Amino acid sequence: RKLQANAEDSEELVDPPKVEEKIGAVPNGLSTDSDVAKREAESISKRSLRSNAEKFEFQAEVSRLMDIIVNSLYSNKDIFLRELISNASDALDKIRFLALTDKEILGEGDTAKLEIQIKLDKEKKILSIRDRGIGMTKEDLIKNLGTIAKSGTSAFVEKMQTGGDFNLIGQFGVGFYSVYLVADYVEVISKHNDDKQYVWESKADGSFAISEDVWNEPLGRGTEIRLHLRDEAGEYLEESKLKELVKKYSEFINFPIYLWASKEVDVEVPADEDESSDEDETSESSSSEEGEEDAEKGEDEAEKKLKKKTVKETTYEWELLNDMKAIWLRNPKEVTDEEYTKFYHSLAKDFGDENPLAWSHFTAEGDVEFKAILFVPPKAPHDLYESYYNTKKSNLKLYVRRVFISDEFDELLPKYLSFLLGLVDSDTLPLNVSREMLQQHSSLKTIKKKLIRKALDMIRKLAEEDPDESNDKDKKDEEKSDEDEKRGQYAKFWNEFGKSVKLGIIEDASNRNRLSKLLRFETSKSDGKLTSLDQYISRMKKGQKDIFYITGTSKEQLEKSPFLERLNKKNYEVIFFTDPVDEYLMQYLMDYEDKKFQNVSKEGLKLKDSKDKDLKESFKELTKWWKSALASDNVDDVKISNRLSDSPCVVVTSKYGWSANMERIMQSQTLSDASKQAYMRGKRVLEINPRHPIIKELQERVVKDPEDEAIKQTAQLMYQTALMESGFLNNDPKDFASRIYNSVKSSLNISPDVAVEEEDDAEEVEAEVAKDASSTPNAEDADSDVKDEL
Ligand SMILES: Nc1ncnc2c1ncn2[C@@H]1O[C@H](COP(=O)(O)OP(=O)(O)OP(=O)(O)O)[C@@H](O)[C@H]1O
Repeated sequence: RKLQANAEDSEELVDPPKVEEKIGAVPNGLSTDSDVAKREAESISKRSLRSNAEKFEFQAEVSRLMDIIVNSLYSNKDIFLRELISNASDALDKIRFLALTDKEILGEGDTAKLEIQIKLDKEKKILSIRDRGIGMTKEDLIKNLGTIAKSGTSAFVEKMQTGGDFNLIGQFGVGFYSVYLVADYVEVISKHNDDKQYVWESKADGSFAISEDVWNEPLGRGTEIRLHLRDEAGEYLEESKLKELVKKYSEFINFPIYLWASKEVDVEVPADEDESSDEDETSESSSSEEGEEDAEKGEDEAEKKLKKKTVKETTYEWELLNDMKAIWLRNPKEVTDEEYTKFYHSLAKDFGDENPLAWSHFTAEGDVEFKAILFVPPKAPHDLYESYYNTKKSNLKLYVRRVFISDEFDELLPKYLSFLLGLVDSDTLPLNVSREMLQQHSSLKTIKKKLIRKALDMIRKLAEEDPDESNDKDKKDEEKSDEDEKRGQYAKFWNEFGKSVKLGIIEDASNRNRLSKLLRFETSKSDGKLTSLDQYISRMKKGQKDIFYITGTSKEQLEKSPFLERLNKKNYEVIFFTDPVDEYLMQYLMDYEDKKFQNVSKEGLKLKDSKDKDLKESFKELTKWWKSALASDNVDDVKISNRLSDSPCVVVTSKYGWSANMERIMQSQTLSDASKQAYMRGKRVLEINPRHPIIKELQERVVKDPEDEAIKQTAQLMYQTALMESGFLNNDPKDFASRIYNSVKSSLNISPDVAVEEEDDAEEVEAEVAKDASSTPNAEDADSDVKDEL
C-alpha cells in the first residue's frame, strides 16, 4: 500500500513497471519484450554496459579526473548529492526560463511539475535523483558528460592530485563526476523535448555508452541519475542521511525536493475472531443508554468497528525536504548571520570553512524595484585577473519575479566588481522577453548604478567596522570584544581584492572618489601597517600641500631610495606603491580632497627651503658645465636638488613622462612597442646635492679647469650611477663597467695609459710543441688499446 502526497500516479517510480507492462517499448532490432527484459536484467546484475550501446571514450582530462575521484580516500563523500541537486536545479531553471516565452514547452500533468525527486532502492542499492528539468539530448549527453568545456579544470585536476579538497568541485564545473565517490556504476536517463529518451552509462573505466532508452519508464522530460552505490556507500540508502544532507547543503534550492520516504502509520485491519470477542465486551460496557433506535444503530456501528484492529504499517509518500523560501525576499532583520553565510556557501558552491567577508541585503524602490544580496567572498578566485579585459564574467544571478533568468549578465556590475557574488531579483524587468532583449532593457542601467553604490558602501563599512582600521584607541572593553571578529577583515579584503579597487579607480570616473577612500597602502611611516588616504591626510605636516608617493618594486627597495632622504629627515610621510598597476592608477588619480599627488621621483617636488635660491646661484657654473658634459646622454637639465641628504645625486623624470619604475614595467612587457617607449620616456633631470663633498669638490675643480678630462669622466660616471640608484635600467653595462675600472685605476694610482699585458704567443706555441712530442708514444699505446677492445 502506497500513499502519494503530490503525484497521483508516481507510484510507478517506486516499482518501475516491468518491461512486459510497457506499451510500445520495443527497442530497435529486438522483437520481443522478453528480450529487452533479459538484456536489462543482465545489464543490471552484471553491471556491465549494455552491449548494443554506442561506446565513447572520455576526454583524457575527464578520465584523469574520474581516476582521481574513484581512487580517492576523500572522506567527505556527501558532496555528490548537493552537486546532483544543483545540476537538477539548474536544469529546472533552464526549462522555466524557456517556458516564459513558450508555455507549451512545459508540457502537461506531471511533466509540468518543476520538482526534484529522490528515491532509494535498498535491495538493489540504487539511489536515484530525478528532475523535470530541460533534459539532455543524445548530443548533450555526449558533450556534457564526456568532455569538460570550462577552463580551470586542469587546475582542479592538478589540485586534486596533490590532495586538494573535493569540496571545491562545483566551482570548477565538473561536479557531476563526484557521483563516482559513492557509485561504481552510474546511469543517466534523460529526455529532452527535442530528442528521444537516452541512457548514458559508465563504470568510470575510461569509457561511457549511450543507447536509446526503450525499457525504462518514459520520463516525459528531464533527467534521472541512477547511482549504483558501492558497498561501502550504504549510508546513502538511509532516508535520515539523505534528509540531513539536503537540509545541510541544498536548503536554498528554489524547487521542491521530495524524498520517497517511508512512514509508519496506524492502519485499521479486520481483527481475528478471538480478539473481536474480547473487544466486544469492552465496547458493550461503554455503550450509551439512549433511545432504542439509536441504540440499535449504535450497536451496528460498534459491531463494524469491533471487527477491525489497528496495526502499524510502513507506507511511502513524497516528503518535502526544503521550504524554498527565497532568502532575499525576507526581511533582512529576520535573517540570521548563519543563514546568510550558508546562503553564500550554496551560491558560491564553496563549502569550505571560510565565511564571506561582508554582505549587503537590500531592497531598491522607485522607478526600478529590485531586491538584492551581494557578498564579498573570503578569497579571490584563482583566475580573477586572468584576461581581465577579454572575458565576460559575472557572479551575479539575475531573477525576475523569482524566476531565474541568467548568471551571465555582465551588464549588472562593472568588471572591477566582478569578484562580488550574489543575486538580483527585479520586479520591474519584463518576464516574457528574450535574454537579448532583457540585456538592453533601460532598467538595467539603474540597477547597475544602485548595485555599485551599495557594493562600495558595503566595502566601506567593512573597513569602518574593522578595529585595525580605526585610530580610536579609547574604546570600551565590551565594544572591543564585539569587534574582535571583525579585526583584520579589511586587510584581508585588501590583499584579495585591492587590485580590483585600483582597476575601479582607473575605469570608473564617476565613483573615483568613493573608490579612492577604499585604497590602502604602506608608507614610509606606517610601520608595516596599511594606511588610507584619509589617514595620510590627517597626518600631513603643517604647510604640506601635496600627497607624496613613490613607485617601485618593493617596500624594502623604496625604503632605501635616495628620493626619500630629505623627506624622511624632515619627517614627511611618503606612500609606497609597489604593484605594477599602481603606475597606471596614478595616471588617473590626480588629486584627492583638493590635494595633488606628487611622485617624489619626479619633477615638481616642493619643500619649503629658503636657502635653495642662494645655492642655485653658487652652483650655477657646475650645473651648466655638467649639463653640457652629459649632452650625449639625453639629459635635459642639471639642477640643485631639494630631496637629497646623503647621496650626491639622483635622476628625476618629468611630470608627465614615465617614471623609472614605469620604464622598467614597459620594457619587461613582451609585446611593448620600442618606438612608444622612446616617446613616453620621461625627460631626465640630474639633481645634485650641494651639501655633498663630491659635489662640492667637483664644483671647485670645474671652476679651476672646466676642460679637465678626468673630471668629465667622473661626471659621466656619477650620472650613470645615479641612474641606477634612481631605479633606471642600465642599457649599456659594458660602458658603465669600463668607467668603474678607470675609476678604480685612478684610486690605485695606476696611470690610465697603462695597457693590459700582452700574452706571449711565441712561448705558448713552443710549449705546445714540446707537449706533443713527449706524449706521442703514449698516444700510440692508447690507440692500440682501443683497437684491442674493438
Ligand atoms: N540533471 C541535469 N539535467 C540537465 N543537464 C545536466 C544535468 N546534470 C548535468 N547536466 C549537464 O552536464 C553538465 C556538466 O555537469 P557538471 O555538474 O559536471 O558541471 P556544471 O553543472 O556545468 O558545473 P557544476 O559542477 O558547477 O554544477 C552541465 O553543465 C549540464 O549541461
